Amino acid sequence: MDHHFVGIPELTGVPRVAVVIDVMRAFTVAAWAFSRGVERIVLASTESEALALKESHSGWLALKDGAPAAGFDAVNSPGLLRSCDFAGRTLVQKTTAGTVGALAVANTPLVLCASFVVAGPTARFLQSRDAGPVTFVVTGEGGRADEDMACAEYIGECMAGGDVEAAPYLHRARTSRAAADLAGGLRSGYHPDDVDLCLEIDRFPFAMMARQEESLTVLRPVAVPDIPPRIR
Ligand SMILES: O=C(O)[C@H](CS(=O)(=O)O)OP(=O)(O)O
Ligand SMILES: [Mg+2]
Repeated sequence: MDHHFVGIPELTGVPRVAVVIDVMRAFTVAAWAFSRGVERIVLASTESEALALKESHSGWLALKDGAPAAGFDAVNSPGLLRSCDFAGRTLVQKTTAGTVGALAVANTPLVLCASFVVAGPTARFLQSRDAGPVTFVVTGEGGRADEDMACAEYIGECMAGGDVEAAPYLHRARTSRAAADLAGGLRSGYHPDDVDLCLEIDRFPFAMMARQEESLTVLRPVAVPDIPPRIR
């Protein structure tokens, strides 16, 4: 299938189907947030917008990447998030790459946000919709982040059907610059398990869809239908 792989700066027009990839760490964190009970994630374009949204909605939480900061309830780390109880909460998320990429394609009719922890379900969801060629938004390093490119290529291969070996794709992600920076303590808001948690293939059974709800871009988990064996 003739998928497109583009960085955020290369986006032009409105794709038909977009899958926004951020392995380290925004969309690994988003999946963990849903697993910890978050009902929906509102994607914010700036930290001040994230705080304003939180402050104007009772019970909402805010998360940003980088170091912990006043007003924010969490940072962009799966290792730090996994013990939180966010049952029923709305979480506003702002990060450097992932949320920026999703907002850049917010007008696309079908937008999924993905990472390795939801890769298989993401591919199956697209198969179930007979989605056709996908625009993969590779959010890291201006479109060159190998952890994001590897995940995008893996999802694309899975969409084609058959058994796809995840190991070579995960190896690329494990040896990426982002993984080295995380493991080397160069990124703030970090837990030592973050790289491993970002490489847990299909840790969660859902895909994540971003939609416009009133004036907000909202990410929610979506169930993945069973795929009939003939198109697996
Ligand atoms: O928190 C992350 O891993 C990054 C920010 S940085 O590259 O560490 O500064 O954000 P993301 O949008 O999840 O790539
Ligand atoms: Mg990233």
